[in-house]
Amino acid sequence: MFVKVCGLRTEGDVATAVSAGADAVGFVFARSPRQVDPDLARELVAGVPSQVLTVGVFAGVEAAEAARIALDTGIGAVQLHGDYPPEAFAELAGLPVRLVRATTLTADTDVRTGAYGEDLLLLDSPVAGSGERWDLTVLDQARPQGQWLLAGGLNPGNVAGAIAAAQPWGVDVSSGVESSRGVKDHGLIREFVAAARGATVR
Ligand SMILES: O=C(O)c1ccccc1NCC(=O)[C@H](O)[C@H](O)COP(=O)(O)O
Repeated sequence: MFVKVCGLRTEGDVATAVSAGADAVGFVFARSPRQVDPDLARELVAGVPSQVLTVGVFAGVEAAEAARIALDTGIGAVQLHGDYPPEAFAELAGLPVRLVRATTLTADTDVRTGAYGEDLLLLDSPVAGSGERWDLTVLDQARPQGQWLLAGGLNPGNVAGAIAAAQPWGVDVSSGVESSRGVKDHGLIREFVAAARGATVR
């Protein structure tokens, strides 16, 4: 089970997620209480071991701007969040970054990872980073294929059940490991990673 902990803003957040065993850590460049600027992101990314994927989260900016920031900060993956068309991903193809397509699951969603040229697909609640859950039974109609992450309202107490229900390749969390909006709780980060790792996968 691949585990991404998102919305990190301090060296302590990063050190905790890494030592807990997270596979990926996310830095939000989109407007948010979790927003980091490129200078802070560059410092935080420098403290992440190479085996842990660093992900920059972008929404509402041109793909080229996201690419510029990723290359400037040394981030390993660009997560385009929202209604980015295939052309936005095509623009980033060939750059030394992995691509994450983050979207809400609707009847029109192409649920094949790689359909837009991305490396990972992330299925999220309608309001990204809100901590709200979404109806996982929708997955009965549209079975995602490939490496995809489940996100949206996960926390240490519900992640094992969500994994059992949705059978994702990985999970992503932000609000569920916070003591208040934008402030990570290090104990909850450790609990989340352990719970996700211990979950039953078919
Ligand atoms: O986290 C944010 O504030 C955010 C803002 C704008 C676009 C994306 C954002 N987060 C993206 C993520 O990958 C979150 O981890 C994901 O939405 C899950 O969030 P949560 O439901 O809070 O666990």
